Amino acid sequence: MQPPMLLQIDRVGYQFPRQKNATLQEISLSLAPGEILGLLGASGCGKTTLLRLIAGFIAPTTGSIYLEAAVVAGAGQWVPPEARHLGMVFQDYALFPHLNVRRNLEFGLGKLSPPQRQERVSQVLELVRLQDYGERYPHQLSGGQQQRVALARALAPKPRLLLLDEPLSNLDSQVRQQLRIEIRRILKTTSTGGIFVTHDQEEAFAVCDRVAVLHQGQIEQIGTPAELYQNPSSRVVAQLVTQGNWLPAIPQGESTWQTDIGLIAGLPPVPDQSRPCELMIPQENVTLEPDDQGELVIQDGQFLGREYRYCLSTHSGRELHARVGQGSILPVGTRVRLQVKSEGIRVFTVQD
Ligand SMILES: Nc1ncnc2c1ncn2[C@@H]1O[C@H](COP(=O)(O)OP(=O)(O)OP(=O)(O)O)[C@@H](O)[C@H]1O
Repeated sequence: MQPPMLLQIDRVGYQFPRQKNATLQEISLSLAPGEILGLLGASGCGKTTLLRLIAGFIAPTTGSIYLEAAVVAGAGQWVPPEARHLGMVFQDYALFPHLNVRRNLEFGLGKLSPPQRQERVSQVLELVRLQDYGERYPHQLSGGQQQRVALARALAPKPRLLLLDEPLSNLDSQVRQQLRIEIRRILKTTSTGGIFVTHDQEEAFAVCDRVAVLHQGQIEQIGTPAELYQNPSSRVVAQLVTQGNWLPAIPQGESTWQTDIGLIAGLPPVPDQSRPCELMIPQENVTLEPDDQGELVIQDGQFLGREYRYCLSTHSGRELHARVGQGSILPVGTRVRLQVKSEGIRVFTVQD
């Protein structure tokens, strides 16, 4: 028999008291045991509210929430947060400043005997690679180390599901990149399910098995990172996950479009051509050839490690970005000719 879903959310809605509109509407999703789900969306779309509903800090206005097939909220039932066996990690670490690392970790382990507690603390310290830091106090640790302690503390009581609310937002970019890999490794090695809230698409894709894109309190699309990237179902999703170039386009027959950068052929036809359309062109679809007769000029270039990102400006003054993997670096001011690969370009009507 299949194990039950770790988490099931069934048509959940939430309305803050005295607010005119619901903050969340008709949210349905499920999480398999050990799965990591991202909640991705712009500020104010309802990510934290959804996490707080799962944690049990607030109760849904409509719909139900199940953990391992048992209802914890809705349908006349209510299980308080402390009885849900979930762990939480916040943006601001929330460690006790007057307790050293070991004592911070012991905090949620009151049910264990002192030797068991010590053993569990050593295990989680090893898990987050802080074996040698047990005696330090939070102020003696870097931000990244403090967040590792917060992670260890949340994992120490062996929760079935870990809720992470923008856990990397306070860290600088290099530490963020390291820690997001660590978070995934730790959740996977302990077979702990995770819900990871972020507004950073790259972070969501790096950490999560599937990602739910939230927009104005509803799920726009839910899928694996590859599904979202290759097949965004709406303009909102495409804008959030693809970092593509958006160009107004006029149809020229079935599958060819006139744009600021010339004709682009070989695209899927759009059912309703009477509405204004835009093409979403992934940055990696644009390649540049230096050409003295070229009509576009490189305005700026950023070296991103394995690739180079060029910024150009079209005739009508729109910015266009091209990510180029290899080859010689083109200086700012170089005239170029563009080549655009049609595969992966999507057509959206402007109202989508
Ligand atoms: N206590 C509250 N009372 C009334 N409205 C609230 C309250 N808390 C949040 N909201 C509103 O609910 C909406 C969703 O907020 P929420 O914090 O869930 O968004 P979020 O996606 O997590 O945003 P962010 O990325 O900025 O943290 C917002 O419009 C917010 O203003």
